Amino acid sequence: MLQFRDVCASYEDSQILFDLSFEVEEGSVTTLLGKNGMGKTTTIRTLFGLTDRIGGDIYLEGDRINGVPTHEIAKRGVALVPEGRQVFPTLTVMENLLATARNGCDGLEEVFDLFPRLAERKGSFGNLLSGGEQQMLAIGRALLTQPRFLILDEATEGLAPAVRREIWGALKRLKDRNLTILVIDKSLKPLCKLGDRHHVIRKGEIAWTGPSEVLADADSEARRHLSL
Ligand SMILES: Nc1ncnc2c1ncn2[C@@H]1O[C@H](COP(=O)(O)OP(=O)(O)OP(=O)(O)O)[C@@H](O)[C@H]1O
Repeated sequence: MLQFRDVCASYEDSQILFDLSFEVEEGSVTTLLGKNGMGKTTTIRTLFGLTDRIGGDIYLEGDRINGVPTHEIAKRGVALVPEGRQVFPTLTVMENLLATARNGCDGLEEVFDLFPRLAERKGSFGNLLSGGEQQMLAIGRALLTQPRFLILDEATEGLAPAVRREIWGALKRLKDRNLTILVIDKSLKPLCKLGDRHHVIRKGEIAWTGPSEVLADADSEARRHLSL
């Protein structure tokens, strides 16, 4: 689905990604891990053309997408649930959902089935929702674009354990429907259960790549890079 090959990226004079290479296989759940400030969000921004790529290539379903504008990447079926949720505060849940929907109400029942709480609160304004409800709404909005590839940046950060479990459960159901998913998160336990392949970023480079069985081992090299 996605391939980064030796990608370098910078914010003005400051280079953040250094020859970063990794892949996301179609139908898999892949994770990007790493301590704060290591370049995970920058990697996603570079995919969407929001940070300057100064070297290397990015491929989406085999097509090189260097320089392809953000809206075109979205049109090709890549949906992002950004860090910080970014729901519209003065729109209702329903209006928030329909604001990004690709085909009107198509997929709405699926979103409500995944997150029944959103159906209960469909008339509530974005700014009156709890953090967990906002996160569900952000995921719901992304799903209504009918993506083939869903990317979540810190989707469970700051949420209560029960809400986190609900979000992990929803992602598992989406995985079972064969959606390709890339997750940035710090919750190793659920990631080991859900993820197929994991990449640890350290100072803008891939420091470790491996499967869940190895990441789950507290003595693994991956854990040393994460200092957990
Ligand atoms: N707009 C920007 N201008 C300049 N430097 C930036 C900008 N955004 C991020 N950086 C720097 O780029 C580096 C990587 O940041 P990035 O947000 O990609 O890290 P991250 O791994 O996603 O971390 P976090 O878990 O804290 O979100 C950091 O050193 C950060 O200070």
